[in-house]
Amino acid sequence: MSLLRALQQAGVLRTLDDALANTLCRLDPSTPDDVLAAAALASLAVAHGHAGFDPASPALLVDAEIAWPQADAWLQQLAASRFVATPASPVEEADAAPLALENGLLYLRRYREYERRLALQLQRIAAHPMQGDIAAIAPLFAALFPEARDGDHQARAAALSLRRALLLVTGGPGTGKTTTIARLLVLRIAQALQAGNVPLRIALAAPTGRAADRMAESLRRATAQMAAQGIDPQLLAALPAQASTLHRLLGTVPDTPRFRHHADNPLPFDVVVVDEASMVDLPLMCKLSEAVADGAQLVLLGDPDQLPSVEAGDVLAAILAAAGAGDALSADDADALHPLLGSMPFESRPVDADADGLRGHRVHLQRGWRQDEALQLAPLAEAVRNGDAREALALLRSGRLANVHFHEHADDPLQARPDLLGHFRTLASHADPADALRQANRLRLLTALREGAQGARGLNARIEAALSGRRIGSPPAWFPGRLLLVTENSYRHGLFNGDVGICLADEAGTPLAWFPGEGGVRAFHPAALPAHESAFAMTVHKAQGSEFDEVWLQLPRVDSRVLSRELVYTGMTRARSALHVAGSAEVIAAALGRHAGRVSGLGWRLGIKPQGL
Ligand SMILES: Nc1ncnc2c1ncn2[C@@H]1O[C@H](COP(=O)(O)OP(=O)(O)OP(=O)(O)O)[C@@H](O)[C@H]1O
Repeated sequence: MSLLRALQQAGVLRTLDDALANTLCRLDPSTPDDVLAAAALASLAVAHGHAGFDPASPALLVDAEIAWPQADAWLQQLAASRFVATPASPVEEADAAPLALENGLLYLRRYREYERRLALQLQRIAAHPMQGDIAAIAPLFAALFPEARDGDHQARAAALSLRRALLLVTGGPGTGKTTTIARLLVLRIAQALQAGNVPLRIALAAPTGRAADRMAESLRRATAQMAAQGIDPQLLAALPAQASTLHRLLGTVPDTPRFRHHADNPLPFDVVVVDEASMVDLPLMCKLSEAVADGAQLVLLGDPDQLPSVEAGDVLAAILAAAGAGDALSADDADALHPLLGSMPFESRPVDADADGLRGHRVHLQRGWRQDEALQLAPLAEAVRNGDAREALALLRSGRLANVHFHEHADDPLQARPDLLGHFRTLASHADPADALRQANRLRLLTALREGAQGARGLNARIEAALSGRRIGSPPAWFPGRLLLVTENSYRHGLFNGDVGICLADEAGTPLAWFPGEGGVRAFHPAALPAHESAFAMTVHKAQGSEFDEVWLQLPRVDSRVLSRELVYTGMTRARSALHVAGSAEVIAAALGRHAGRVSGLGWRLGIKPQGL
């Protein structure tokens, strides 16, 4: 049986993947079947979050018994096809063919181009030398970071921001990423003031509205702390008070995937800080980096252990792979930052120049600062991150982590936790939609999967039926208290995939859907909303960038290849004050044994220094 036929029979291809193979076959009926199948797989790969398809490891993409071609022969066939461009160098634009083969990966041409452009843009930003008198701000630095000379990684990140136009600040929840950014920005503001420059223009952004709100909230808290510490109010006043979504920052153009800001109309900011960078996919990161003005600074914040973006990319992981563990400091930087950090206060490995990838651009924060909190998550999160199922299960079963609860055999959260329905029911009783949305964030049901008995879709259907009194399967109604999750980007509405709103009647009794907006809530007629579904239960993927006081993390009864340690880690770390984990030991162990890695050529590209930069 032909490979394409086998894939079709196994039911792994989507209509779109099939259509690509069919089109190529129609254009040239002599195209070998293995090339057609690879084209369909390159298309499928993007849908699974990979940048391209790796013919040497097809099982990464397809979980079915398939007789795969021998990799070398397959690659040769692909290279010989008129539909496959083989770019001569990583910086050159690929010829106009639907596919591109490079470094062993088969890409849809468009995704290869996103990768190529992104790598060049990051290198462009990184190559810009930072100016400014470092010694002059040493007193302010010492006030902001009293432990700078004792190996404080936050201090190091802030110091490095005075030297590196591309800066990566990584760390788990509560390691002080936002606190560090607030202080780092104060330093940069002070430096600009001392140099007599015009005030620094700073943009804060995150991939979702919720993440942007959280970022602004944390920044305001950090600003208040600095005010209490006696930091100059003039400097604090120059800090931004708001953060926006990346889409809003770049300026959506209604009904198109294009943005108002791009290379020819760059963002009018000197510093662009992006939180939750692990959620940013390849096309968006490419467009963002192209829009960063020449000489501007780009700071990416993220937790490298979280799930990669839902859409194609795993961009942060690739950038971090090129940056190394975050403990390297170039000799030049160590020298220049000596007035602030003292002499090599870390177990630093010096980097020569930045000949090797992005080493020297990253600082990884390790120390957790949320000690006084009710939820004792850190040891469990660490065991999950390390894939140590035995330790994770021992901790879960021991019951000794404050506010961590294990429901080992519960596979129906609505039965195991009857007050879940009660919580959802009360949402309808709020007169103020903002209150209702706040209340909704107190408790959320998170699932690993979308489908199946423990999946978000089925659980939502049951919750909708229980709350609305309608039968399961009847068309959804916008009953008061229904939580809505937007599932597509609508530039026209200013609503984006992952935004959560609530249905409540207005004063005249008209049912409306309310979503958070800058400085208040925004109302939409429910029938005019972009694609959406209920949000009582949400997949962990969709909950990225959000936090809830209490999380019920429901794992499926049987293992699935979608489960990974990153998924469990991301789900658990959405909880602020209480976490409930429901699932069997077998499923947890299987999940922790798996990585949610993605196929990408970005790390390879970033490791290569292009000519002329
Ligand atoms: N150096 C520090 N000294 C004292 N408290 C700190 C320090 N750094 C952070 N904190 C406190 O730790 C908490 C978490 O900090 P912050 O919000 O900056 O972390 P984060 O890494 O941005 O978290 P998230 O994962 O939620 O984005 C805050 O209450 C903050 O005030």
